[in-house]
Amino acid sequence: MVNPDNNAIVSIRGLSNAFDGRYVHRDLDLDVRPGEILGIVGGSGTGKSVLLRSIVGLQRPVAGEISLFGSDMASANETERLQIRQRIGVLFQQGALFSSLTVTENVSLPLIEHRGLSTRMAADIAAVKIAIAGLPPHAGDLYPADLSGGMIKRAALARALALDPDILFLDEPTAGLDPIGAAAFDQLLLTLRDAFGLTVLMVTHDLDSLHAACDRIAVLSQQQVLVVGPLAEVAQTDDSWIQSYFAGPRGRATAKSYPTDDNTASSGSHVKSDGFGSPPRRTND
Ligand SMILES: Nc1ncnc2c1ncn2[C@@H]1O[C@H](COP(=O)(O)OP(=O)(O)OP(=O)(O)O)[C@@H](O)[C@H]1O
Repeated sequence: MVNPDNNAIVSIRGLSNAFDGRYVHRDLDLDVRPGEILGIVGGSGTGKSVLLRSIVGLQRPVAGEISLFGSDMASANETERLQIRQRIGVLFQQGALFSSLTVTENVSLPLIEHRGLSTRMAADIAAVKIAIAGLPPHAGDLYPADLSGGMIKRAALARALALDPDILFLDEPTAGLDPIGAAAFDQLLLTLRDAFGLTVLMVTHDLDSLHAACDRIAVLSQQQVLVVGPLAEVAQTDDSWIQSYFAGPRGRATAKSYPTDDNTASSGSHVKSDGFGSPPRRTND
């Protein structure tokens, strides 16, 4: 039985995932607190996406317990699982919108399927979600092929928000966006967190996002969460990958861009500002 810690909205204990006997995670623990933006980082292949997939039920672990909103997913019955799934929003890479449907139809779909709304009512609510996601009203009539990369992310976000989730799971939400679009997306996440109390768990390689948006950062390494905490603490962890990530040339350049009390670039030591009025994003990626 999972024992949720600190009212964690997601509580993971002893999680193991393996493919053909090769372990990606072994005995991994992690808690996600309500109202936080938690960033997951780690080297390529450390299992960040597999972790997200396990939490949202797309990957069956070989061991461990995952509790969402205090309910253990493995022992939940189908009705409970459905209720839990409706409280989560997911935005995976590429957006995964239906190409044959307009943005409004894409966002309406979960409202029609899970809330039983008429097409008309669902479209009205979809219009609100599309606006919240920062798209202009006419975007609702467009098809995914007509959208820019940034607009696709926002349309996918609008769909993820359709059912008013309590938590959003995002897999590299700023990947492929230009620096201005990526910074705007970070700000949008902060606004959603602050305005709606949304909790966000996001996998990201984006150092700017870690600085601008994340309350805490979890580093995956050696099949486990090596360290989790505010960026300033994590960046000082005595680990070679963490040091090369946060205190390497890019990590130092990013840290310099963000105002802190003690912005010593060598340690990468930094606690994020309260979000709005973010500093300029680096353009030298
Ligand atoms: N369905 C699968 N079948 C077999 N192996 C898989 C499967 N899904 C993931 N893996 C393996 O699990 C490991 C972790 O994959 P994952 O995609 O979670 O890494 P990641 O940390 O997200 O990497 P990246 O940062 O490069 O996206 C990889 O070695 C990958 O090949």
